[in-house]
Amino acid sequence: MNLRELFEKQQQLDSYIEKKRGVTGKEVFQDKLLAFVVETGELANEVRSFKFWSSKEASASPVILEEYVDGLHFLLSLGNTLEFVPETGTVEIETEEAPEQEKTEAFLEINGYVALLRMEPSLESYSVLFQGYVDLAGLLGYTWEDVLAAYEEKNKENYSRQDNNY
Ligand SMILES: O=c1ccn([C@H]2C[C@H](O)[C@@H](COP(=O)(O)OP(=O)(O)OP(=O)(O)O)O2)c(=O)[nH]1
Repeated sequence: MNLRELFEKQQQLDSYIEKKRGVTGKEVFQDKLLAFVVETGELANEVRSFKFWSSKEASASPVILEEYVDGLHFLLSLGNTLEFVPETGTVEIETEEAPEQEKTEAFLEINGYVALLRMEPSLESYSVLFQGYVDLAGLLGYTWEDVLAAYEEKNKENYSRQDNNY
């Protein structure tokens, strides 16, 4: 699946949810921005890179990846509302698990990009945030193929959750 197909797959899910919930993408832009912040926080909580006070290890890899793709759903969704069209169809990331401190810095950087996007919802701000989040996958030790596989699985589950009146 290339990037355009990924944005398209998200659009299909969002349209399904919007129809069912009687909302438009523009109306829920702020909600999705906060949802992305919350998911990124949940992700950081599973990664535990900032928990200098604790000896408890990071959560299992599939748990972390599921949190990552929850955030990705909202991020793609925000991009579609802004009518973002990726320049290239491919994603290239360097997959090498980073030291804890670097992971923490990446989370903080993403937080900063979110604040910029909120102040100025431009395609440029979005593009910087999107790239930051893509790079985070590599720092966490995932390949883009890992991300796509987990995304597809959660995307399917999101349809059944809506159908089950979740
Ligand atoms: O317009 C939307 C709304 C939601 N989602 C997806 C994103 C994410 O994959 C999931 C919501 O996250 P999660 O499964 O963590 O939902 P929750 O309501 O926070 O779950 P829980 O109450 O179980 O923590 O729904 C979309 O793709 N588009």
